[in-house]
Amino acid sequence: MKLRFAPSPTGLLHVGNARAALANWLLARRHGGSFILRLDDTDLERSRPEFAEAIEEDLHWLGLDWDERVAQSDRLDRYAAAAERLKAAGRLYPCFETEEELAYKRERRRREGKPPLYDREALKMTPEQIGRAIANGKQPYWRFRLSARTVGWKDLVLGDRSVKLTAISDPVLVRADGSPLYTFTSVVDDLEMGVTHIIRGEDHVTNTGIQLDLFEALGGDASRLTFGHLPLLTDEEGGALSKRLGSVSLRHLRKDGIEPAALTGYLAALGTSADPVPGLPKDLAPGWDIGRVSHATARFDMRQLLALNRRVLHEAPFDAVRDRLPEGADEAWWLAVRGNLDLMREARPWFDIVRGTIVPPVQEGEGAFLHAALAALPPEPWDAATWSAWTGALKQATGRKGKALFHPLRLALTGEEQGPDLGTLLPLIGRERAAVRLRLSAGA
Ligand SMILES: Nc1ncnc2c1ncn2[C@@H]1O[C@H](COP(=O)(O)OP(=O)(O)OP(=O)(O)O)[C@@H](O)[C@H]1O
Repeated sequence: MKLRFAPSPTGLLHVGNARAALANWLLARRHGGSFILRLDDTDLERSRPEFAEAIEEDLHWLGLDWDERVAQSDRLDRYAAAAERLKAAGRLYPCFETEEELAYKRERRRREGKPPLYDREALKMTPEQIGRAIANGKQPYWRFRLSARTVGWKDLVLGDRSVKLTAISDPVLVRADGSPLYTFTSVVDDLEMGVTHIIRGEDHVTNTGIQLDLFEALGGDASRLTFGHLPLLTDEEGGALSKRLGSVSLRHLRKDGIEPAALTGYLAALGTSADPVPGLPKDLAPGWDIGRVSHATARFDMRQLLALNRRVLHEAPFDAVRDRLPEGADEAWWLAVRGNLDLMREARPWFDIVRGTIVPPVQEGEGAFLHAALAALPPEPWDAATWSAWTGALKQATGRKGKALFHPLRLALTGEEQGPDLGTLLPLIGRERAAVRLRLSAGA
């Protein structure tokens, strides 16, 4: 079993691309197959090495690895050789019509009530006419002559699917400058590399019909291929995603503090009836079943992703996050604050609250209470019981309870309205800091 993810390095990966990459990887790893990263970089104008680099980095961040990395720009000789084979078999034919001529023909067909298909006029050219056109300085581009049939396959996601090839224009496989197009390069690679399963977005369904025909024209056994087309993921407003438009990119999510296990857990459950649970790809692979992905378009839901992100942080052991914590952070601090974080970047302020210096707000009207609290602060050493002992004594002494008792203390000690359990936090803050803050917040 061999799978591949084949992005074009024309922008930053978005969540839709990530879903396709993850699905291929999960299927490969679940069945002990191999996974190829193939950079579809034959569009020289739009492909950029820095995007290729960013794609690899983002995939690694997601927790995906690959057994082989291929750049199509390194394989141009293979495509040229395959094109020659198709020409010899009469399946690739030269065309000379300009864009304007084609547009004019399409328009005429439309007016005649016919579908705007390419009329295969170029197929009628004699070798002499072709020779003359070339001698006159025209460079041909090359179309693939599709078979007159309907091709079908059993799609892992969409079920029985078919494409009527007679309803499609013969696709251009090679441009006039000799550069091969995606439809073509993709098939040559899948054939030569022995790819067995192709999991990609639903935007490729028509391509699949064409490519099955092409696969066979190149001598491949199309029955060896299994396809799965994932419904396209849209943005929160239901709009299409595109690398070129910079839609919800992995880079941005990462910068905003989304954890990879939240994103992969979210994407793996998307479109299935399963509740999403956080998980890195390696942990998700054993239970992932592409047959459970529904046919319906899926919408990216940031709130659901954030909820998973919280779960990842709340459950993260110290060792898993220690390199990303502020210098000097220890396990006791992490265990005290992790349950309060939505995003990792919120950890820093809690480090300053526990280990650094903060200036809490002055609480008008609470001066006497905070002074009483200061006076009642027990001597160190402090432990998990200190908070309840201290607030119990304060309750007795002042008659306060509930919010009136706890809120001014929290605000004085942390400068925040809400936060982690103070029973855990207080011994970490320590008596010296606590005393300074109570005094400052009392306004004296
Ligand atoms: N919105 C989407 N939802 C799910 N899969 C998608 C989506 N968009 C693209 N893909 C899949 O991602 C893979 C990489 O495709 P590709 O590099 O063409 O991405 P793209 O976002 O469509 O690119 P571009 O915007 O540059 O045309 C393909 O398998 C494609 O089907």
